[in-house]
Amino acid sequence: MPNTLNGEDAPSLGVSVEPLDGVSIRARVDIPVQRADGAWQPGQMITFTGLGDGLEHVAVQFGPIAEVPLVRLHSECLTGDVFGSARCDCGPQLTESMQLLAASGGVLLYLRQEGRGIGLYNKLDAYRLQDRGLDTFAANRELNFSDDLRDYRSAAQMLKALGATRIKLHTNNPDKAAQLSSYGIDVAEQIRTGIFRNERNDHYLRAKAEYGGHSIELVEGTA
Ligand SMILES: Nc1nc2c(ncn2[C@@H]2O[C@H](COP(=O)(O)OP(=O)(O)OP(=O)(O)O)[C@@H](O)[C@H]2O)c(=O)[nH]1
Ligand SMILES: [Zn+2]
Repeated sequence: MPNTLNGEDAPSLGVSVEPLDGVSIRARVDIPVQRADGAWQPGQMITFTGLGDGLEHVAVQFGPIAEVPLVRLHSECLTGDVFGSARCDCGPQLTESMQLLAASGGVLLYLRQEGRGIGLYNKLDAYRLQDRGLDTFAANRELNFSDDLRDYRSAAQMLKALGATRIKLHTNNPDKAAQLSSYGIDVAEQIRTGIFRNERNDHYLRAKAEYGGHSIELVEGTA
């Protein structure tokens, strides 16, 4: 049976998929990506129809969907991902996972959850509070937000639409694995990301480890 959920003229990279929770693939678009060794790797950017939160989340898929594919859920961070801000570790984490996925196959979900869900302007307000001494979570609370607003239901819907229901998850954040499991994704393995520490993000990484429950070992002198 032809895979009618793919974009009309795009080749299928994965298993045939059925719409799940009313979510289906809207289009697949080729995006060649350069690997660390300089070689070009074909990837596909995938859009979806029917995501529960109505946001424009995208997947980037490298190679066919394996039985237990490697998956990274990356929450949008304009400052770190695009402008290379050293206030967080998002930029190097994104580069690391793209390189890993381009080399070994798998899926990156780029989730439009800027500022852990509070949005860009609010995140920048939180940065101003942090510059006055509050940590990343206390600054959120000062702005009347909870520590982390992110919900990964859409991520689970995207994975199901891609046929990836049993995965290896690239993260240090236990909440991502727990939420995906609660939404019916079997997280067979959790693979830690690198620790990308610099003199500007030390406070941020410490807060993530201490209050955010992230499995980050901050060994002295690794900055
Ligand atoms: N509210 C807020 N959000 C931030 C801040 N710094 C980075 N972020 C956002 O945090 C998100 C990244 O989340 P993190 O908690 O750093 O990491 P994670 O994605 O939960 O965990 P990993 O999978 O291990 O990377 C992105 O959406 C960033 O925009 C901050 O100071 N305040
Ligand atoms: Zn960031």
